[in-house]
Amino acid sequence: MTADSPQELRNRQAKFTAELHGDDIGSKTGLKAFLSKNKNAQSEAVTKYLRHWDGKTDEEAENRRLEDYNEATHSYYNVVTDFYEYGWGSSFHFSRFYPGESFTASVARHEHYLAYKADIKAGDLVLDVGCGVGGPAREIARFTGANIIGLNNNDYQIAKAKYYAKKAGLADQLDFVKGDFMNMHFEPETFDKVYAIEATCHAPKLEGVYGEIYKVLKPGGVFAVYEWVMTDKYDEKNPEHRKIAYEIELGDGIPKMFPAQVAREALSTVGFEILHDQDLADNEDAVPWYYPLTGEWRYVQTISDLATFFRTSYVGRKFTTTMVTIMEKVGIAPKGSRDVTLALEEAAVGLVAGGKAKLFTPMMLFVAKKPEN
Ligand SMILES: CC(C)=CCC[C@@H](C)[C@H]1CC[C@H]2C3=C(CC[C@]12C)[C@@]1(C)CC[C@H](O)C[C@@H]1CC3
Ligand SMILES: C[S@@+](CC[C@H](N)C(=O)[O-])C[C@H]1O[C@@H](n2cnc3c(N)ncnc32)[C@H](O)[C@@H]1O
Repeated sequence: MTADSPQELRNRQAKFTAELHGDDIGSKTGLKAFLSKNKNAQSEAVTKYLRHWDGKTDEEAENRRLEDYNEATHSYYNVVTDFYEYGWGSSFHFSRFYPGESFTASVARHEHYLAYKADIKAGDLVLDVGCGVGGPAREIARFTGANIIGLNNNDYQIAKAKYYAKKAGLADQLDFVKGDFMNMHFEPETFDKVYAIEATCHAPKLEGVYGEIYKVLKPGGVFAVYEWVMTDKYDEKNPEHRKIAYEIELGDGIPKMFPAQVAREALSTVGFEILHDQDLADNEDAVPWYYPLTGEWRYVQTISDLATFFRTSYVGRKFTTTMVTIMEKVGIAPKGSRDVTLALEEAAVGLVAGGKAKLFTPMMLFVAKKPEN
């Protein structure tokens, strides 16, 4: 079989999205969206996502996952987006929690902080790399007054992001486009600022995506990223550590989790000057970033968070898996849906274990500048 050209891949993925999700994408979320999928296409998407995660972590298995990063990630987000929206909201990232702070306030503050560190100002043209369904882009557009283009390789999420931006009255400030961040189609030196939130970890090679970001930034422009990395405590040869990293890879559709040092070196290799380098999870926060996935009620900060906390907690996840299993058995939910909830369960377990042991962080903050000359 010959490989697709980039254009063939785009066309094929767009066609598959229409087949899987139907045409009225924006207005349906959560259960409604989940139950309206084309069942055959959904089962194909689950197979495409999970085919490379066969429990193996040898070089050959890892290479297969790295080579197929685009299709595997595209398929991953085709099948998890409804679950993410149902359980988490429309910003697909973690955040720090202040005592007494609600879940939504904490998520928004995490986004504001990145915008502040990137020095995003009104009128700037900004690129959001791996923009999800546009939760952060909407918040940052409101917070700063900047114009933002969201880049994403998942057609389903792009359609949703466009729908939500219009609904929020932000269509003039926001645009969302299809593309692979490993091979961007923007003119060089287009953007004043670039940011990425928990997205570039899907890259098979960090130099690849950082190099593309460097190319499309104007000289003097700033790139700020919350990177998912394994910390310096992580030892790839330790089977318990590798198990945690593998759970994160499998459950989060990541071809390979890289150490923080690899990210740091990749930024420098492509030409960036690193202005800020800090693991925001490495602190004594009273409420840890992974708390919604722990099921520990003592961490819940406001009454308004109870519903979210139930859905994200161990009990809530078991409830979802049981419901989905029943729906799949009686034929209401597409085949493979249960496997998706089981993979997400692995993600939750791996993320909490990695977070508690400080082997993993979802908020390695790098702020990097493209030199003027
Ligand atoms: C994949 C990357 C790079 C980032 C996503 C971070 C988080 C938003 C997700 C990581 C694991 C996800 C899970 C859920 C929501 C989104 C995450 C926290 C659920 C709580 C959604 C509802 C399901 O029933 C259980 C999921 C567990 C994992
Ligand atoms: C965890 S989500 C984060 C989304 C968003 N930054 C947020 O915080 O809500 C990761 C995003 O990266 C996108 N992505 C993954 N691989 C990509 C690629 N090769 N090119 C463009 N986008 C990609 C996914 O489709 C998804 O939207």
